[in-house]
Amino acid sequence: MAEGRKSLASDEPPAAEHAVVELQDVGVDLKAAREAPANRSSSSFMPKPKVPMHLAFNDVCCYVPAMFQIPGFVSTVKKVAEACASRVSGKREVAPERQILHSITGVVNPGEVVAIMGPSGSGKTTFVSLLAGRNHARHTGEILYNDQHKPTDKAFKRQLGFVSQEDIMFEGLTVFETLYYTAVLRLPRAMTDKDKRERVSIILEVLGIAHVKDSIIGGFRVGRRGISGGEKKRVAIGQELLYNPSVILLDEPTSGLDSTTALNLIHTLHTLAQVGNRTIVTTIHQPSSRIYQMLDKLLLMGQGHLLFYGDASAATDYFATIGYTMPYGMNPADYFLDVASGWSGEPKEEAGNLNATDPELKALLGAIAEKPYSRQSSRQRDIELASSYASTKEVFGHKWRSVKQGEDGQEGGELLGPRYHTQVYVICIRSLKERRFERFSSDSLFTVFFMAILCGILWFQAGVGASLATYVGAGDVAALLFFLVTFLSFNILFSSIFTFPNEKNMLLKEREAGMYPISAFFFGRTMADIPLDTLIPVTVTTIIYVMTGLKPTVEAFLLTMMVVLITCFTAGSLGLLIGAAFLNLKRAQSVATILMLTIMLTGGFFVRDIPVWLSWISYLSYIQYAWDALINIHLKGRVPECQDNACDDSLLAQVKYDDVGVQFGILMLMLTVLRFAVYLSLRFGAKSR
Ligand SMILES: Nc1ncnc2c1ncn2[C@@H]1O[C@H](COP(=O)(O)OP(=O)(O)OP(=O)(O)O)[C@@H](O)[C@H]1O
Repeated sequence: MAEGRKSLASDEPPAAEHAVVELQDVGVDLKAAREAPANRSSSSFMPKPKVPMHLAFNDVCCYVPAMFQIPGFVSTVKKVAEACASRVSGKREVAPERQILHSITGVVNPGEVVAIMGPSGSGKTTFVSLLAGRNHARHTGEILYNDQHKPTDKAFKRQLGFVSQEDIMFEGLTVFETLYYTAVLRLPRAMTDKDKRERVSIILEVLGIAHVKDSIIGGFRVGRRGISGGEKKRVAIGQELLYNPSVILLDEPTSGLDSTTALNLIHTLHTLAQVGNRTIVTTIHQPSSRIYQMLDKLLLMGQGHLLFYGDASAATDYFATIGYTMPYGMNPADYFLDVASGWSGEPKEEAGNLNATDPELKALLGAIAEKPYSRQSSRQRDIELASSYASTKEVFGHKWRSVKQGEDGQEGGELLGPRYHTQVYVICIRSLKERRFERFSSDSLFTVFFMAILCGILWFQAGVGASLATYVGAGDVAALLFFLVTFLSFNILFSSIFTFPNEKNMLLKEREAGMYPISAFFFGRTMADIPLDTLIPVTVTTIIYVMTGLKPTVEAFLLTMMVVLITCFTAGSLGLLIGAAFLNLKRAQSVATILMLTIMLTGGFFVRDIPVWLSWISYLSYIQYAWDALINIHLKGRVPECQDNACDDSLLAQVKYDDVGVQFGILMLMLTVLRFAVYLSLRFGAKSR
């Protein structure tokens, strides 16, 4: 079978397409690569990882809370109360837990592709994310790379390539942009921009996605179809390959792909493992027989139990020896999934939902315990390889330390990430590009310009001097000014609340990979907001200003613009804060609606006599200050003088401050406080899953 596997792998047609030719260094001549002989015609050149990684996991068990923990304030208070009660009573209550992984043990050598297989819910994702240090559930046992590095070690974790099940990418970027920005944020600062671009081009070639490099990723949020699912998966793998990791861990890379695309993908992984001596572990749902033959090792799981771990080619024979003989002609992967699911060939109501008390699983575990897989050949190889890695362990250890601590000036310097200002700049540019579809979509542009024109028609020339001669006319202009700040600021508030919940997964993924500090993300996003939150308000205000005939002086126009912009930035910050604080779109939307209506109602236009005990809320309403400032700019000294308290009831009587500077100052203060609060929410709220 092993022979068969080899020949099949070497005969594969995609080999020519996705072949990987290793080079010792980064500086690779891409042109030469493209002009290589026919059998390497479209082959690409990848640098080889410097340090091969040997992975050993021993007796790994994992536990999760047995009961669903309702997130939110009430359950947090309940938890704190219970903790206090148990502290007072001296009895430590342990929350009930469910064990989802049971003693998983094995070794993976460089150059091997290990497939984790098992029915749905058997623990594949949990296990692979533990190997990647991305799962924070309580677990016991040991996971070690090169006998010394734990995946939970922050600095080491960043060296592990991890491709999650869901494709976490910016939908509005092109394939090239996606890879290029990752390259700039992740590759050493010592590499030139040309080298980084070249590496992206190499990866595009290696993964066979060069032809879609200028297509956008696409998706629901940007309302555009982009590249296919298989191509997305390749981009996700490409993002990890960029920094040339020795270990690549993948969670269901083939799910949703047709069998040929899946085969191509596994073939690429196989080549990457063999040629680059990389260690590759992937979960896989239902591989075809051709894919199965390409796997080096199989780790079969059933309800968190290890059912088999060893050479994939030896699994059929092993199961036959313990009484599970595969029917002739069947795909071994299908058969092993049936065995792990407790499917005996007869329809069974709960097949696939085995638990350790099921007689089928008990019988299978009993048979395995009685006659464990000896792994003669592979165990021998594992031992040999393990000892060879042990002998080089010190070298790797030294290398790693020097990289980490920068002891070795040159190497440490080479591996330092991009400078802080580069991180901020790249995050800013990436955000601008990502949001170009969202903020300037035809739908949102139509909405704001339609409203601007409608507003101009309804209040047409209402601001000219003659219209202000009466209290009614002045009241109309006051209403127009209130509408102007309310409409523009709420428009921005509502689009800003989506920012962080939408980018939460990306932020968590990139933070786990240690690509930048949270402050770089915050400043990059803030800078990106400035042009995006400026262009539409400035245009809309100009249209309304001209159509409604507001005060025709340059000073009044510029002051109006400043008030509108500060108000929009304040509203945008409030939206970002709500989004960052909740990182959950539905909850953020509910909170934003409540806050928006409260701000509007207490803004001074709708309700003039707010109950005393609630009047403090009006001081928090940024609309109030913006409206007061605009009334001061446009109406002060232009409306008839009040005589005998005749205008006590008018809107103008509500203006609190006569000095526009004070209102500006308060708005600036609110903006600064809100921005700082956004930073704190991200800093302490955007924690790992
Ligand atoms: N954080 C968690 N809290 C509660 N239960 C969890 C948690 N993580 C995993 N589980 C449970 O552990 C079991 C294994 O889940 P896991 O996602 O690892 O399975 P899987 O084999 O990857 O499934 P699939 O193939 O459907 O993705 C499931 O029963 C799941 O509900």
